[in-house]
Amino acid sequence: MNKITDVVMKPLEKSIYLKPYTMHFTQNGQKKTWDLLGIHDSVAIIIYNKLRKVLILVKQFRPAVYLGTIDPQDRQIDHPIDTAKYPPENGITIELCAGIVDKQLSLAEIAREEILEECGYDVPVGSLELIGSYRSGVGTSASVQTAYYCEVTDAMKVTQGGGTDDELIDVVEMTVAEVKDYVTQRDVVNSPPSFLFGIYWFLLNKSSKY
Ligand SMILES: Nc1nc(=O)c2ncn([C@@H]3O[C@H](COP(=O)(O)OP(=O)(O)O[C@H]4O[C@H](CO)[C@@H](O)[C@H](O)[C@H]4O)[C@@H](O)[C@H]3O)c2[nH]1
Ligand SMILES: [Mg+2]
Repeated sequence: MNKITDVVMKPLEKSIYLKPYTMHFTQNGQKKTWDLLGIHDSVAIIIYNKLRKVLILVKQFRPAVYLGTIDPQDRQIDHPIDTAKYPPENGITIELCAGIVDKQLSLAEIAREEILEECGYDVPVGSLELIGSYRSGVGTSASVQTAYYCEVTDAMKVTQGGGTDDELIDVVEMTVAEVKDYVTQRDVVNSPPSFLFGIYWFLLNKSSKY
């Protein structure tokens, strides 16, 4: 997919993607603090190719997932990460097509763009079915994700997908049986809860119809 080398952790200096804060508040008269991150809201799309009966998913290297595979004592600042001990492939996830809300467009328009950029399908915005919105994290980050469902056909496939600019995304197709096996495996599922939510939503609401 892509070869990851020369990994080293540095302190966060300035970011347009995350804003770290400490919230100070008083709860029942007791002063408290909570450390947290402000992050962008996002959209995620369950894409189903109804012609070939496959879910259209994305695979990519996620630095945060990779960090999670590394023992805390081996994550020290400025100490190179031993990629022989910690294979970077363990940071590769399978996810729903998704993207951050960083443009002045409707959520459905942003979802339409992500489907095109990441998966290569050009879909009419009206074909997106709104599923709902939920908190994407509650402990350390504050953002809302809105999920959509979208059916596609091969006629809508206009590019290979793969993301924009520096993104390196592989499009993967899974049958309903394959995705069922994947989400029920005993090993850690290398996917976020939003993916599990979307797949179970699909299995509950859509898969019996095909
Ligand atoms: N975070 C970050 N740090 C950088 O240094 C950094 N440097 C560049 N970028 C750019 O940010 C964009 C992020 O890509 P997307 O818009 O496709 O959003 P996703 O990463 O897919 O995230 C969504 O989907 C996930 C799965 O459901 C959810 O967990 C997230 O909450 C949800 O937002 C890309 O253009 C990437 O090049 C960074 N992004
Ligand atoms: Mg994305």
